[in-house]
Amino acid sequence: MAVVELSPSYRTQLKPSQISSLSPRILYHRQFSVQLVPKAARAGIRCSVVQNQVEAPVATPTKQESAKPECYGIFCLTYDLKAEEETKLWKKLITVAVSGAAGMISNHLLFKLAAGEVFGPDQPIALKLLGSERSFQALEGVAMELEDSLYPLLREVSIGIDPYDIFKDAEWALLIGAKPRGPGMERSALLDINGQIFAEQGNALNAVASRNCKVIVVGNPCNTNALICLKNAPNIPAKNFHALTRLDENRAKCQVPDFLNAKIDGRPVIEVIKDRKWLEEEFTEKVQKRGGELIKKWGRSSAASTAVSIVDAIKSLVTPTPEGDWFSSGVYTNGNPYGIAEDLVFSMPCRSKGDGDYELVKDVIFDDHLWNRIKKSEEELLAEKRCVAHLIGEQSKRSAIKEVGPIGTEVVGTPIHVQREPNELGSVGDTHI
Ligand SMILES: NC(=O)c1ccc[n+]([C@@H]2O[C@H](COP(=O)([O-])OP(=O)(O)OC[C@H]3O[C@@H](n4cnc5c(N)ncnc54)[C@H](O)[C@@H]3O)[C@@H](O)[C@H]2O)c1
Ligand SMILES: O=C(O)C[C@H](O)C(=O)O
Repeated sequence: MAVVELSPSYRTQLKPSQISSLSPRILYHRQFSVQLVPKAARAGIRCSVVQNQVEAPVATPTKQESAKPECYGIFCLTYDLKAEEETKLWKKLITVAVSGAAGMISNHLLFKLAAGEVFGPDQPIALKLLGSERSFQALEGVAMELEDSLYPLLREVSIGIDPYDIFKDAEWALLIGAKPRGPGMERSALLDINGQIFAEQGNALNAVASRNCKVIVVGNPCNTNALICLKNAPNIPAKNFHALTRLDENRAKCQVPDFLNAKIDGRPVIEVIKDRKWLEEEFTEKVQKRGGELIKKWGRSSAASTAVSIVDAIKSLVTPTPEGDWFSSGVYTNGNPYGIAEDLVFSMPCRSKGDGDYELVKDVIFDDHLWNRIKKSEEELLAEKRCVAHLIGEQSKRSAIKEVGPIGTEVVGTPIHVQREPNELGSVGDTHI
């Protein structure tokens, strides 16, 4: 016999159709001969499940229950999986917050997260989904689809529109929720619209997320949004913030990898592909313009391949990087070996031991051509930074000027208010930089 406990508030919403909808999930666990025992702390309503039937619940509400934020639908049922050898080997539950959870990218990503494709087949996961007021119904739809997918590793789902609720204790925060650009727009044009979101969410992470939360900013322009976010979250190490630049690495690899450093059959690419003009001009431009080209075709920005690149970006941090390899991530430039301006979020070659942290790879080679392009990106990001001075300056808790000493002890920098020049941005324009 399997025993599950339902929370009181779930019971009050319980309709016959919902009761029957419990069966598949319960059955699923039974298939694995898992003894379903109520999660100890959630003493609420107890019901017995015999041969696929749910008996009438009996309420035993507790104080503790009423203090807990409610999770979504069937995810109110949480089980201790005691009997199954396989599940005994599962790791401790991790909490992953995703903003923009009702959007296009999330629609691909969430199902990969829940399936164990990102954190592994032994990693149970709690998903906390942040939407906007406008997208709340759609968010409920997403949660329903997650229910219907019967992912065994997906232990909890909560939905909401308040980042202070949703980011609570998050160990990973995937910040996707932001406006995408439309045809003909530059990413930097989104800064006015999206920048504020990342200041608010940085504040919320600072207040309630795990102190070692890893944050991946996807919403564009992702580098500067990540900078805004980290400046507003001084209680979380700046090193934990990433801007998703992995999509461009993947796009480059699907054309040809970094042609100065990569090898084909053990030989440097430039020895194999002699057409230097193609490498320098067409290849780079192809990667650079790929996002815009896709928007023209689809009428919306890339979603599935972005979700894949988020998966890759996380996996690169939670699995050891193979010998001699590296991955790209937009990280905080604090003592970088390449002479890029400090206090930016800039894409860097990184390696990880698989512990969620990374170190910079110091010996990647550049030629003049690449160096000039890197410098252009740096100029663009410096210009973007000036435009968001009001979001990272006086009001921010992490100083733009002094980034030394223990976290939380920095001196707050003098605010700089710079008017945005109409043509200041967009010289290189299109790549995640
Ligand atoms: N870095 C990259 O490689 C990359 C690639 C593709 C897209 N993007 C960017 O990702 C962002 C999202 O793209 P999408 O295609 O999923 O867009 P989308 O419009 O489909 O979804 C965005 C969702 O975010 C929600 N949202 C808006 N403001 C929010 C807030 N403050 N809190 C929580 N949710 C909020 C919206 O309601 C919407 O549901 C865009 O800014 C896009 O430019 C980045
Ligand atoms: O190009 C965009 O605006 C979306 C995304 O950054 C992409 O590169 O596809």
